[in-house]
Amino acid sequence: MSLDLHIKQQFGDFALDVAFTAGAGITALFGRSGAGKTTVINAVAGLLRPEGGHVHLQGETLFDATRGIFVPPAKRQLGYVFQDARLFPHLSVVDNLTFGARYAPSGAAGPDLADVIKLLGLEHVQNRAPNTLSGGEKQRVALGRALLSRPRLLLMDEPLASLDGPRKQEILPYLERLRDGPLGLPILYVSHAVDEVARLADTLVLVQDGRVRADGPLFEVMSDPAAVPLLGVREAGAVIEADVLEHADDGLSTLRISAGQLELPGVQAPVGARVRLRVLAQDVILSLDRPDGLSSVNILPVVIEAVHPGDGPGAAIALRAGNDRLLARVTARAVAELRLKPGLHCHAILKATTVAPGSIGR
Ligand SMILES: Nc1ncnc2c1ncn2[C@@H]1O[C@H](COP(=O)(O)OP(=O)(O)OP(=O)(O)O)[C@@H](O)[C@H]1O
Repeated sequence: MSLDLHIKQQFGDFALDVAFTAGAGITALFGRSGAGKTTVINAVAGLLRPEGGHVHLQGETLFDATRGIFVPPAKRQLGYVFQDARLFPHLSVVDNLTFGARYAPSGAAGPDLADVIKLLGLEHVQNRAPNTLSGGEKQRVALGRALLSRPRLLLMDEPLASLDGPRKQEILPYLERLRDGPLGLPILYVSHAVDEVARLADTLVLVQDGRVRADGPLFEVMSDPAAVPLLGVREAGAVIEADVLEHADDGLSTLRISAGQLELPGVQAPVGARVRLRVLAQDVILSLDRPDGLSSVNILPVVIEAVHPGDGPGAAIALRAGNDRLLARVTARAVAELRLKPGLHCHAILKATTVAPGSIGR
């Protein structure tokens, strides 16, 4: 594991006690406002010296409360991208980017200026001043500046939170490219947006009231019924991978998942692409028999793995669909009437509109 941390900090009534490990890829730290995410990322960056715990990166101790070790931020070799781009207003895009390179340790491997400009699609803005850039372009420059400092770990604190929907959609593919590209840079990504996390993260750490409530591979955590209250009942839902097979003239695309095929509208990815789909739990309907005469064409054979009653009238049902896991939210009354229990074979009906285009990524 490249990052191993335990952060303890008391702020008045708020007690933070967070521990987790993060490997390659994007580790998302998700939680509602005030959960303690920024405090954790600031402790990793060295912007905060916590009262207790440790931060180990690639075997090096950056912080250890008991041993009195605290490596200052500038010596940690980390990249940091904030919610606002914080570019130098008097420098051009290229000069902002090369500023990052000043902090690159000699001999450290990583992308050069041309690589970063290409990776982030900054060719057409490289000689412009920051105040002429869109919010999305500014964030791409901030990301490029951080990459050119050749960090061992990239810290991103709500990097898309100040952007509107279209700007967000514009920048997400660059983050995916960074995740899937050859750099292999571990990224600690703070967010309170489930759609962003579902699309980007490899590993998910759910934080609530200063504690880790669930963590693990994204596909597992997102399909865990116990995570429903942490993600919010309207936002909870499994993330699965699918291959794009065909785009038909009527606008529907056929995708293959391990349990069968789905027909979905608005799939932008080309035929042959592997994409992530987010299937909201509240949009999955369960039927004991395979239904006929339904307007939905997306019906999958599933097996119930767990029934998780909620505090209210709803229950979360963990389902096995081929090699994937899905999550359904039904009423507690339906659980009783249909006698839903682990091991029961039934059918999951996914409305064709279940998977919004913005939820499809790769
Ligand atoms: N320097 C500080 N002094 C006192 N309290 C603080 C300090 N920094 C953070 N806190 C408190 O600690 C708690 C966690 O804050 P933190 O910023 O880490 O949460 P967050 O999950 O990042 O929230 P947000 O998404 O709103 O940024 C909050 O109650 C906050 O008021």
